[in-house]
Amino acid sequence: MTTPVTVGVLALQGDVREHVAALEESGARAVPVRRARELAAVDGIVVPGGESTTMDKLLRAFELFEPLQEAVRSGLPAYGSCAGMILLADRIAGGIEGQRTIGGLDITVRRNAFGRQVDSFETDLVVEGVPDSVDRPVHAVFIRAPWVEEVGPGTQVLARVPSGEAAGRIVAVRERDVVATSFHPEITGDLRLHRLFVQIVSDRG
Ligand SMILES: NC(=O)CC[C@H](N)C(=O)O
Repeated sequence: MTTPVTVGVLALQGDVREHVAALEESGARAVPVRRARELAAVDGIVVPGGESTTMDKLLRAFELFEPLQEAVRSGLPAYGSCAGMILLADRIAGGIEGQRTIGGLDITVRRNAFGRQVDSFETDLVVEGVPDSVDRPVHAVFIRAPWVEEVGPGTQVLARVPSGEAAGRIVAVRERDVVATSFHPEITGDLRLHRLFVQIVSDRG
């Protein structure tokens, strides 16, 4: 048997436990990351959903901002959901004054793009890289979610909202080994996106 990869979940704020559980079920060893030395020991990192402005502040307070930025720049595979997508974006629209991002994806992300909390919604998506998602779509839950307003030439669009007011909006992207989704697969029990990320991490090994 091959040794499972170790995937860290940034554990400063947000839905950490759900990601840890989904990663473990996807065959990885999942560990919470709060310190630079813990970050140094993982093969990939998940940045969970939560509140990107709070996570930005906590990253600085825990002296993790630069180490995480450096790690992702150096090629550490990363997956961000919702607030995590915001943190992995190179550019942000609708952020608060002084809000910074780790970056890693050549995209502009718009915070709270779909509207307010009450406007949170669910839809079924075809996601590139999830091979059977045409027949068995990914059920996507959006909670005060961002969307991707602009992608660079090297960024692959994995999913768009299929219909309704936000039809065509980009909600999942990949660039090299960095993946981000506007929605929260960690809370639906559908492991396919976590499996995709664990595969990306394993392939690098
Ligand atoms: N569910 C979420 O992660 C919401 C993200 C939040 N609106 C933010 O800007 O960080």
